[in-house]
Amino acid sequence: MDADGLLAAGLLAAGIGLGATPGAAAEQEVTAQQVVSAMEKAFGVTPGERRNHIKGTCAAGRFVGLPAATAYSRSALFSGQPVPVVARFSLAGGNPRAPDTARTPRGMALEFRLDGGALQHMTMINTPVFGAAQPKTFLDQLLAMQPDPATGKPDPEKLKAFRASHPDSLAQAKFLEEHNPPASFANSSYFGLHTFRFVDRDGRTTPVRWRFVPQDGEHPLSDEELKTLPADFLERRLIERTRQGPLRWDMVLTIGRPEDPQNDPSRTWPEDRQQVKVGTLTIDSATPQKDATCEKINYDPLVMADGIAPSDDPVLHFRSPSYAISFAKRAAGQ
Ligand code: HEM
Repeated sequence: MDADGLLAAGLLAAGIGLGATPGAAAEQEVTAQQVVSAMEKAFGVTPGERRNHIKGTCAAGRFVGLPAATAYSRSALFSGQPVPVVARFSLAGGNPRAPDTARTPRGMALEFRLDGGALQHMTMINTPVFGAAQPKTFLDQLLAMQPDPATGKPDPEKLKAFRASHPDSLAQAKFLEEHNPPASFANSSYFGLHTFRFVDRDGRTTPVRWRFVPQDGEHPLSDEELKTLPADFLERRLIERTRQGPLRWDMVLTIGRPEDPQNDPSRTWPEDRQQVKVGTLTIDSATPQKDATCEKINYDPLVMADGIAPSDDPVLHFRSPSYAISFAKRAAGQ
């Protein structure tokens, strides 16, 4: 791909979120309203639908935790009993006609329904790093993506300037450029990206990051498939796969050390950190989102049950009001 292509791919990654480079720019106030408005200008508005990750498929299943998790968290998620899960798989961005071959992130959002009515959310994407350390970078990316009135397309010069001035956007853009998108939602890992705090029975906390690793294995689209596949195939493939039998992902924790960045999802942790398998997600069925249970869920990542707490990551905290605005608009049919 040429330089402009790389930039465009990176821009599309803005379907997901971002912040600003550390330093003076990071101090600038950014509101969730500004970011949702910028999404609407970049992608258009489809009344009643999500402003981001608009294309999606509902799914249902269960999660069973392993005893290894209880050393870190007292969450009922890890009781060892099956916990019902309402899932949604998605394509980043707010354009309902975006092709499933796009070099953008794929999402997996999980709502765990714990005994007694408590909820735990995990709203993840399939890149191991996020495209922003601060909300300002996310906003600036969306602004750089606005279609130029003269051409109806984003201005490559603006995109270039965005990349040059926001180094925290580069690692995710590089990942999306170097890895073809998955052949199926079933053939991808999904990453929580932010640092969370696991809280044990004695109130001790451990910084962790989590990811879900597919038992079906990771399989990217070939270069040939990228050119020839139709715009819509992810939903059909997921539904067909669940009809053949249950689909599973292992939930794997990375245990952080005090020196690891805990408030910056644009930076990975060193590869030698301890990894612990803490449970298995099983998906039994999938269905188009229209009128299905996941359609009306706001997968706000700050919905957490006792035993799991947020870090101070500014991007994580910025997500909550942004999702609320998008949710309120679509719930009102706007
Ligand atoms: C500044 C950062 C971010 C902003 C402003 C943002 C904004 C949004 C908005 C407005 C929605 C639509 C919500 C709705 O209508 O229900 C959304 C959906 C989504 N976002 Fe983010 N996001 C950010 C970061 C992230 C990150 C870091 C991840 C992954 C770790 C992520 C994953 C997702 C997923 C998977 C969905 C679809 C959820 C569903 O299926 O309903 N986002 N985002």
